[in-house]
Amino acid sequence: MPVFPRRDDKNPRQATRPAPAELLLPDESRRLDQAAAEAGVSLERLMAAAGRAVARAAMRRWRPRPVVVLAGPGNNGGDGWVAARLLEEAGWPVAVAAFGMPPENSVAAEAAGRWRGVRVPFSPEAVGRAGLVIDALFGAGLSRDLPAEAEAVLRAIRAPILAVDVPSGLDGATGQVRGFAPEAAVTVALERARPGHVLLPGRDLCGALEVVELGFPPGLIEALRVRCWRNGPALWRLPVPGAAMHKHSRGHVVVAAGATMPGAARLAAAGARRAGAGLVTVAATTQGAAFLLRGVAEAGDIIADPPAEALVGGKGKVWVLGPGMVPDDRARDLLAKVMEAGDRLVVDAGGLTLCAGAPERLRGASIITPHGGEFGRVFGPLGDLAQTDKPEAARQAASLTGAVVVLKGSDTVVAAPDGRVAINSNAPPTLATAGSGDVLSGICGAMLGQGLEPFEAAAAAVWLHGAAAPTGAGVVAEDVAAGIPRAFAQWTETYA
Ligand SMILES: NC(=O)C1=CN([C@@H]2O[C@H](COP(=O)(O)OP(=O)(O)OC[C@H]3O[C@@H](n4cnc5c(N)ncnc54)[C@H](OP(=O)(O)O)[C@@H]3O)[C@@H](O)[C@H]2O)[C@@H](O)CC1
Ligand SMILES: [K+]
Repeated sequence: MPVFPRRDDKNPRQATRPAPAELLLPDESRRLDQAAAEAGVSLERLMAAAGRAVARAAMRRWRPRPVVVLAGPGNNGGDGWVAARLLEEAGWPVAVAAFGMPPENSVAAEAAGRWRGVRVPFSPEAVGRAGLVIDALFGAGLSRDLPAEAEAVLRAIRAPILAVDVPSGLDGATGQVRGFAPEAAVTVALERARPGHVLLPGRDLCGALEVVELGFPPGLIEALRVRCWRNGPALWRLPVPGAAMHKHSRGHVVVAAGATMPGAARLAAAGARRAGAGLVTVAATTQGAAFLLRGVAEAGDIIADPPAEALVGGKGKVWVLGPGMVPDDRARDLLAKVMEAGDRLVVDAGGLTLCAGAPERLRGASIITPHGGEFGRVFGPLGDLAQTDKPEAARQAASLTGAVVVLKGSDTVVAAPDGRVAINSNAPPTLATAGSGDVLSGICGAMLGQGLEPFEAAAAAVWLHGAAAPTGAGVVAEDVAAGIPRAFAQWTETYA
């Protein structure tokens, strides 16, 4: 059995272990407001807290300067009216440009009613001379594209932007832009971040993200039973070798590979070994492949000549099927046999090609690791959905196949068949290099082999992969594999 670091509440270093970073969907946010109201915490109080947090963020980051607050017709605008008043009370020159007024008797209307300062027409000229613009037009739950008039004003801004909740136009659920959204210097997220703050292109538009607590009563967030998180060490624990362990207790990863791209198999094997697999076998699926695989193997890899089928079954076995694998009949048979035997299985690259347009063939896999193109080829229409709502597409694919889906990209989404989703954000751009995905599938195999359940294995692997990648020029996939021990060390030092 793997040994996990023991949680010791008396150990002060444990204090650095973060709480799971829930990402709230607009609907959950609405339920939260309702629950708060039922618990006696009024929207007025929450809005006051939100406006105060925005004003404080401005004062912390900038010296007093002419501020224009763009206030929309809803509660996002309400936060803006509150922030305007507090900044003015602090001596800042503030003007408000309102895009429509909140409905009469609403909490936002009350906030607007307390504004006694300068008002300017909502126009591109209004923002021309601002030293800071507070964007309080629309929040994360925007229901349709940004109106053209709002777009024209946002496009005219030359000053830094402090966005309330989200840069207006950004869809908080998906990270997509509805028509247009400006690029903020700072975004103040309320109580919890949203998926759209972490998914691309949203993440790139938010600037520095500040998540501020508004004072919701304890227990309300937990009661929402949120199913989406920012990927990080709060969601899983990495296996670390204990003194009593030997190689056979750390999983046996078999990478099935063909002759055309032996380097891919080698990288998957390196990822698996560096991530702690006790034993790695690279099994050739075609005649002659073993010869080539030997040529690229590292000293610790075991090379098996065909038939790879002979390795199917057995305790602790995990297959990585795909990197460097030729998607021929033989590979198809192997996939079916592995499934039948009930071995744990990571499917990538050539393995996914075998399932193009036939996602049902993946039923029985533990983890699949498609990039956007492979995802579209396997899941057809879900590929289009992935363009606009990556978490939802991955979630549906997971439910269809019963496998954990790792939908790769700079904002890799990990989705489980039970609806859990982790959105990753630690991947440096250097990971966009040939072979980097092969290393990831190997790490996934190693995590499964060491006893993590598939969702945790996949999320931990994706994080480790990101943490292992060096930054700067000249990085190749081999460097990512070589960086895995350093990523483990970073995790152990900070979170174990
Ligand atoms: N829970 C929290 O964390 C707290 C959240 N708080 C704040 O509440 C904000 C969410 O408030 P919200 O629901 O009122 O949404 P928001 O975006 O301000 O306005 C919606 C209005 O805009 C309108 N509208 C929409 N699209 C449009 C378009 N294209 N063109 C024109 N109009 C459009 C829409 O019209 P409708 O679609 O109904 O016709 C509706 O009238 C959130 O961002 C945060 O800042 C805090 O105050 C307290 C605690
Ligand atoms: K906004």
